[in-house]
Amino acid sequence: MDLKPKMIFAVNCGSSSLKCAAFLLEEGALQERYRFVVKDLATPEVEVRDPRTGNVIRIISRETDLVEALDEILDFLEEEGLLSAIACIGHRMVHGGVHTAPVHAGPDILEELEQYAGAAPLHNPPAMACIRYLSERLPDVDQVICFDTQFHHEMPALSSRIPISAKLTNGFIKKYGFHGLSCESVLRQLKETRPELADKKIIIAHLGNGCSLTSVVQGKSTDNTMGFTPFGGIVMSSRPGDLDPGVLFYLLKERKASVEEMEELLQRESGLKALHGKTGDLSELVKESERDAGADFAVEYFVKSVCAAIASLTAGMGGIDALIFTGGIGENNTEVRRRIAVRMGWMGFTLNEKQNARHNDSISETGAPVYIGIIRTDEEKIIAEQSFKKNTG
Ligand SMILES: Nc1ncnc2c1ncn2[C@@H]1O[C@H](COP(=O)(O)OP(=O)(O)O)[C@@H](O)[C@H]1O
Ligand SMILES: CC(=O)OP(=O)(O)O
Ligand SMILES: [Mg+2]
Repeated sequence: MDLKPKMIFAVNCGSSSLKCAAFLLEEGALQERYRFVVKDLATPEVEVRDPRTGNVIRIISRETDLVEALDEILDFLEEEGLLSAIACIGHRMVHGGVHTAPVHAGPDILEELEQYAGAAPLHNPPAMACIRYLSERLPDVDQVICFDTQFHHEMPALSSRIPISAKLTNGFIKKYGFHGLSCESVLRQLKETRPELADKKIIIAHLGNGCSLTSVVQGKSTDNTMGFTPFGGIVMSSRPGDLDPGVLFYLLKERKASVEEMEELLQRESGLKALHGKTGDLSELVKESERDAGADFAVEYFVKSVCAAIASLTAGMGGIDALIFTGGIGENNTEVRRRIAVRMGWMGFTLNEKQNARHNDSISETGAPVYIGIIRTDEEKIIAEQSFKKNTG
C-alpha cells in the first residue's frame, strides 16, 4: 500500500491576482492544506493562508514576476516536505477556444492554445508561462488545463451567435462566456445550501477585477455578459466592457492609433480607471465616494452597468428567482451590493441591510420575490477536482 501523501496543486491566474491551492488526497477526498494568494500582481508578496482558519500564516516576499512568485510557492512546499507529493497540477486557462473539457498540457496542446493568447491577453499568456515554468521545474508531473469557457459551451445560439458576416467569423468568432469555473463552484455550493434554488432561474454576478454575469437555468449556462473575449460585457476595473465597434475604427483610422496602443489603452487604462482618472479599484472608489464626486460617479456607473445586465439576462430567461454575488467585490463589498439591490427594487429585489453588512449567505428579506445571496467562489477547488479526474481517468 502506498502511504506517501498525494497532492493536487491548483493554479489560478486572474487579471489582477494569482491564487494557488494545495490539496491533499485523504481517503479519496481533496482536503485543502495551503492557499497562496498574490492579491495584486503589482505588489511583491505572496500570502500563505491556512484554509481552515483563513489566517495568513506567512508572507513570502518576491520579485515582481508571476513565475518567480510561483517559484517561491514551490520552495515553500519543498520546505514543508510536500513538493514530491504533487501528483498532478491543474491550471485555469481563461480562453479555451474549441475545447470543451480539460486537457493534458502536452507540447501539441500548448502550441495549439497559442492561437487563443490574443483573445485573452491578460489571462492566457501568464497561465501558459506558469505551465511552461512548471514543466521545467517538475518535468515528471502531469499538468492539466481547465477552461473558464467550458461551463458555457452549450449556451443556446440565441446567446452565443455574434451577428457578423460568416466570412469573418469562420465559426470561431462567437460568444464563449467566462468565469465558468467560478460558476461551477457557486452552483455546487448552492446545491448544498439551498437545494430548492439549484434548478431555478439564477444570475451569478462574478464581480472581481474582471466582472461578468451569467444566467443559469436548471444548472446550465444560458448566457454570460462577456463575449468572444473577456474584454466584453459590463464595465470593469480597467476594461471598458462592450464597446461600439465604431470607436475602434475611429481610433485606427482617424487617430492613427496602432493596434498595440489600442490594446494597452483598452486593457489597462479604460473602464473605471478611465472614468475616475486615477484608480479603477472599486473598493477604493467606494471608500472615496463620500468625498470624491468622481469616485462616486464611477461607482454609480458600475452599479448601473451591473443592473442593466441583470435586467437583460432576466429578460433572456423570462424571469429570475435568485441573484448570487461572488468574486472579490461581490463577496466583500457591502456598499456595491447595496446599491445594486436598491436600484433593482423595481424588479422585486429587497435587501436585508443588516445581513448584507454582515456578508451573510442570504441577504434578501424573507419572502422577497427574488432571493439574493453571497457565495464565496472556490475556483481552485474546481480546478483541483477536474484535474484529479483527468489525471486518474
Ligand atoms: N477582502 C476583501 N475586501 C474588500 N475587497 C476585496 C477583498 N478581496 C478582494 N477585494 C476586491 O476584489 C478585487 C479582486 O477580485 P478577485 O476576484 O479576487 O480578482 P481577480 O479578478 O484577479 O480574480 C480587488 O480589486 C478588490 O477591490
Ligand atoms: C475572465 C476574467 O476576467 O477573470 P478574472 O476576473 O479572474 O480576471
Ligand atoms: Mg478571478
